[in-house]
Amino acid sequence: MLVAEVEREFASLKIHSKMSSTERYDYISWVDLFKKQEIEKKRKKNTQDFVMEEKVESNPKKAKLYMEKTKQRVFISFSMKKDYACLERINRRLVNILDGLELHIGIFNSMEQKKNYGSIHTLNKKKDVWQRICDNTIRICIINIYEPGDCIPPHIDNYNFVRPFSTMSFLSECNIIFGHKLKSVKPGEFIGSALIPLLVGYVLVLNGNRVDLAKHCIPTVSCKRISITFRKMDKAKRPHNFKLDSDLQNIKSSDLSDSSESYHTYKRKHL
Ligand SMILES: O=C(O)CCC(=O)C(=O)O
Ligand SMILES: [Fe+2]
Repeated sequence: MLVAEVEREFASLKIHSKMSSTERYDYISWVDLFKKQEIEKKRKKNTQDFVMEEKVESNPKKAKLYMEKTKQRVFISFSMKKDYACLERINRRLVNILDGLELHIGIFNSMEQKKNYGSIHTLNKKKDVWQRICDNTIRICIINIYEPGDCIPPHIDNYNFVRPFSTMSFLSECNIIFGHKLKSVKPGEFIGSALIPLLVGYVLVLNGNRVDLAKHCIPTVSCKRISITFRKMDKAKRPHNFKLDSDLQNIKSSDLSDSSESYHTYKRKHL
């Protein structure tokens, strides 16, 4: 039944391809989908499907498991894309510079996208989902606040950060451009081999060796945008006498994700 539901979602997604990308995102959020499923279930009150689901859900433990499995299936079925390919010749070899890249969508529902960006506590509530994505890589959290006109020039993230790392997009959409060689055409405008739109609520996971071969950049944004990047620092590369930030000492450990050791925020402007 669930597979059919997902297929139906896909089908309607095609019909809705004229929607703006943000609307399309809202449409496929799994959180919204669950709400829809609940309504649907109530509507089908007398059907066999409903009776079967009721039986499962009347046992709280099984209900939780069922919900988890549902989430996982919905999540895997249409909330992740990872077969990116963009070939570039590097040192005479053809290399897929996007190998290992994953794009996760539908983690935040429309309300959460609008209201809750930037709160580590909110993200904690999503622990079950985003820990799967970030694979416990959350040690350092960087919040980039882009004002209109801001950009991030081509770079490879510092090698002291363990791969994979991930970045979440909030407030407005933008593009991320990848390429072994990225050309700057004018301030804030770049040409590369691959462009991926980052819509609100998307989580991009950068992984694999290729992330170290290809640079990435965010061209000038036209609207305010916030991205949150989660990374883990290689223990061996921590600065000598590394200590946890003093402002973190007073935060109850239950307020932080269990994998958070250091949490640091800064505002990058006018690069
Ligand atoms: O804003 C983003 O989505 C990416 C930011 C980025 O590449 C970085 O902080 O290194
Ligand atoms: Fe980066």
